[in-house]
Amino acid sequence: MNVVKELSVCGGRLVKLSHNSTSTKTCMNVNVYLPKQYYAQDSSRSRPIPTVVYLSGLTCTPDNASEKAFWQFQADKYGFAMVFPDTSPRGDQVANDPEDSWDFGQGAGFYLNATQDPYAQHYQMYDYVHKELPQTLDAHFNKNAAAELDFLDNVAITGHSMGGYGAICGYLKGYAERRYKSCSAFAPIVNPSNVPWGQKAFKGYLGDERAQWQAYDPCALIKNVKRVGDDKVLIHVGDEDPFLEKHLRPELLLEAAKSTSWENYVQVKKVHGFDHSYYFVSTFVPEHAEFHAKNLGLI
Ligand SMILES: N[C@@H](CCC(=O)N[C@@H](CS)C(=O)NCC(=O)O)C(=O)O
Repeated sequence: MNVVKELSVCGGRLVKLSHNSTSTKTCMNVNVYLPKQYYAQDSSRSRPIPTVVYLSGLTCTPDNASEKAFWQFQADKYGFAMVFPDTSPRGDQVANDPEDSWDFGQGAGFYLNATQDPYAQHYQMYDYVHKELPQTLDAHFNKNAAAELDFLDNVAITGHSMGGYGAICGYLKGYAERRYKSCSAFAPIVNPSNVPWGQKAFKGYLGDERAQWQAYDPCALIKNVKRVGDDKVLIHVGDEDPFLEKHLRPELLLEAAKSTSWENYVQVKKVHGFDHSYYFVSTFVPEHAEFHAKNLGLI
């Protein structure tokens, strides 16, 4: 991994990294925020610092949320690190949307492993985000015998829009092995198989056969994953979000959860007057941070 830049933010540091990914076969950018606790030389710390992974939405790079979501204040408050991955592979060699739109191709990888040409070669974002990146960050930051940052075990996941979808999908797919301790989402696409953004992506990356889509659709996954303990999924969405009715449709996840172990454990908070932007995301980041801090054992 190469450190491209390091900046002071709040009480900690934002580290901008790049590395050659074996999953996407491209150079990937990722931002990591190390909270003030990381620099405190606190010998009383009994466990490594946990991580919250934030998956961004369509058109984003790691910088959008790093600059506009204000997670850093919350990371310092509770003592977790943040990981902001990119939304797709990038570069001249990476196939893009034939329609040249912003909802597919570069900036719109949908956090899945593509099976269709010409996308399969580089669009392997599921493996990248959930498997390769945590291992790579662990190897980079935890060179010493005692790991100080936990990228592998005590980890939460969240995201916005396409990234909210990616977070719920990764949480449910990894649920049996407790891959993530906690999951939340801001304005997520919950049922990609049945909305235009998702259908375009799934068709392009996974092909026409709808049976293949089920493996990545939260509304299908939730029916086959048995919830344990107090686990809940926290979702916020604005009632003035222009994508609400056509692409997000959070009520479909509530319907899918009915009569399963998740019924009443998926909480959708529809908030009045908010749109889809980072004004909305940043307003509810503190509530999501507290939710994850509890589930990560920080409070
Ligand atoms: N036309 C908009 C639509 C895409 C959009 O709203 N993307 C959301 C995620 S789905 C976003 O986070 N945009 C970047 C930003 O607000 O910084 C754009 O190009 O940004």
